[in-house]
Amino acid sequence: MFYIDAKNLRKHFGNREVVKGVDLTIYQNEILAVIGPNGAGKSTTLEMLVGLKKSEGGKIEYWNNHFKFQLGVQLQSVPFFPGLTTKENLKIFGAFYKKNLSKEVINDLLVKCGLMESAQTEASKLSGGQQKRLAIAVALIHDPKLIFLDEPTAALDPRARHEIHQLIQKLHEDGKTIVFTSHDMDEVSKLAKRVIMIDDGRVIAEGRAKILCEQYNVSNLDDLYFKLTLKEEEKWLA
Ligand SMILES: Nc1ncnc2c1ncn2[C@@H]1O[C@H](COP(=O)(O)OP(=O)(O)OP(=O)(O)O)[C@@H](O)[C@H]1O
Repeated sequence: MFYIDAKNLRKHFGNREVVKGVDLTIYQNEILAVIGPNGAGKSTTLEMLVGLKKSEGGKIEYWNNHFKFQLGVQLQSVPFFPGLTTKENLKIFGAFYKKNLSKEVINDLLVKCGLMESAQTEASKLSGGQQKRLAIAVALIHDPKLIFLDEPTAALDPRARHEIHQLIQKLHEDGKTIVFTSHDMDEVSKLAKRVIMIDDGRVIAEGRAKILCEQYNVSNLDDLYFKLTLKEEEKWLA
């Protein structure tokens, strides 16, 4: 059973095509990692899947018509309300979903995302890692079924990263489906049940990490990444 089934996604910025016919299916209850080099088109693809950008072609099918209320999205940059505290930001984002979040629900989110100590800190004064955690907390406010996390652990210290890994695993155990991007292949191996590798706007590999590694005769995802992704100069010749 799928949540999202996308065929032939395409996107140009100016005269540059950055997504070049991507097919991508997200199945219920999986943890899917979307990996690939900087600028490969991963975020643009995810933004098309969640409806923040429009694909110039192809088709996206969702599992139901109310899918937007069941999606949680953490983007790489999140516009918080800078004058408001962490807690107040959660409250106001909750109001966008027409939810008056109780003290208990807010505390639960703060604990889950490791934000208890910075609950009263103004969002503009949070560290980069704390802002990332707040972005994840905001994505979870309405208890979504399908959660998109765009580089959820980038710029986090090892303990914070470990906590986000645990959070992702816990969300998965609670029946959530998670799609995340990452440049950390150890993290991907640890968390993802399935991997989609995008390079230069195209899907170049897809499947379970272990099976992909066997197929390409490499011992780990790092080696697979180096084997399959193009170097900058090769892109210009492609
Ligand atoms: N709004 C925009 N206007 C112009 N170009 C854009 C815009 N958004 C993205 N791009 C370009 O599209 C390409 C793909 O960007 P995208 O953010 O999807 O890559 P990515 O795979 O997520 O990269 P990273 O791993 O660095 O986050 C990049 O070359 C980027 O510069």
